[in-house]
Amino acid sequence: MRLSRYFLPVLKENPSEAQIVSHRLMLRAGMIKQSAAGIYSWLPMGFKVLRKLENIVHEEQARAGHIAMQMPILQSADLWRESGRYDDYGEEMLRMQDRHGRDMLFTPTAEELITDIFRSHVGSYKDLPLTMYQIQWKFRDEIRPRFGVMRGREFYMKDGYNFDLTKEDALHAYNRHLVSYLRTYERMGLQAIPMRADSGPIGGDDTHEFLVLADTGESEVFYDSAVTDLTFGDREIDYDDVAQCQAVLEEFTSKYARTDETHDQALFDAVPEDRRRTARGIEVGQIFYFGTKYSEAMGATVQGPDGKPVPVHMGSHGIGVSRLLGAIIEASHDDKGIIWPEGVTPFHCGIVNLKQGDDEADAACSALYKSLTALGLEPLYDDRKERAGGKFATMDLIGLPWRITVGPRGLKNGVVEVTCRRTGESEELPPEQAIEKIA
Ligand SMILES: Nc1ncnc2c1ncn2[C@@H]1O[C@H](COS(=O)(=O)NC(=O)[C@@H](N)CS)[C@@H](O)[C@H]1O
Repeated sequence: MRLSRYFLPVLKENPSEAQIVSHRLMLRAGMIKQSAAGIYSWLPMGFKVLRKLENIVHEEQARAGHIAMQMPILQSADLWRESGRYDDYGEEMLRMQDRHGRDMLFTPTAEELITDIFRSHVGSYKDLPLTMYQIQWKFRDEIRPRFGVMRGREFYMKDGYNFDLTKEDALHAYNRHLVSYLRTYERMGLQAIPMRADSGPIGGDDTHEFLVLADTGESEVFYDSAVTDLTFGDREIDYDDVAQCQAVLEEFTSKYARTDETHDQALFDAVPEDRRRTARGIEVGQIFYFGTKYSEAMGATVQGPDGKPVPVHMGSHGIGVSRLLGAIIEASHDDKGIIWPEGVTPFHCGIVNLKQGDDEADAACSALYKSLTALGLEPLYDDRKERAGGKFATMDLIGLPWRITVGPRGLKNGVVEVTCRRTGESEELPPEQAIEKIA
């Protein structure tokens, strides 16, 4: 992409309304623009990152054997009356009436709707196990939306729902989600620690939240520092193997790690003192097992092996896709701006032309742009007639992992300058080697 033809409204100043660094940087880097409290327009570069995150979520859900689909953002109140949550859900639910006076709502989550779809079409235990998920906009009328996309009112969530014949099968689905979440977050350059949590309005008695440790996190957490040594990495796993997935659950949740809602000081005291930590965390996902709470309320049964109707065992599992942009920036930035992990960066490399209009420099930049594009390494070419300092500051702010600087002097020596955003180290290399270095 050429910057002269893009839409990247970077801000020079720190917006006063931003209290945390990710909110400040997303506004300054021209990624989002608030349209109302807790509601944002996703400008081109923010939208590009959002789609990269969404693609990673889709890939890891597919790997786990979960099926993508999509439900509407507006729902009828009828299903929520059936489950009894229409009144329980309280002020966070945005309610409205259509022109015929029918009660509607802007979906905050979708257990009822997916259960209705299931009960309309699935009648036999032979059709189980079944996990379907969507990535869809949600609305929760937060009383105090804040911290940009971190706590919005309209936000993008992956919500998945499993349907199983027995509790054991549903707990295996729970473990499949835990594994897929560990992989998902690591691919985004994040360490998200599974912690025992409270089930809140979703319900159920088994639930873990996934938290990214960050001083600006809203959750207070207590954990054994040994959990921060755990990584899933690129180990192979058979998602259908119950024992393998159970082993991952035990490996990642046997050490003490809890949010303040479920914290148990007596258990925490059993952790060796030098390993006890309290911190703050950003909740980037949550998985739930809630048994037959919705299937009994809504008559979602299947014919069991003995021919008798059985209410299915369910769970729901969410990832805060839009919140993740904030969490990644909180975990990866410096005083000059964002530092995108390579797996989620909007563009792989910036090209800075020190003398736009100089034939040799322009030609070298265009050749670099072509070669990088041919390799699938999306470059953002700053071809504006701007001072070098301004171009460097923009590249540092928007946080691309690599920058290639092209100028007449370097070209006389047959070299360009390659700079790594994370380390700040620069090296002069011939253009071909520069491309090899960043590929
Ligand atoms: N106001 C919000 N703004 C941004 N992200 C949010 C907000 N509320 C929740 N999330 C994200 O959405 C994830 C899932 O939300 S949840 O309430 O925990 N779970 C559910 O709604 C389940 N129905 C999952 S299918 C959270 O872990 C969090 O990362």
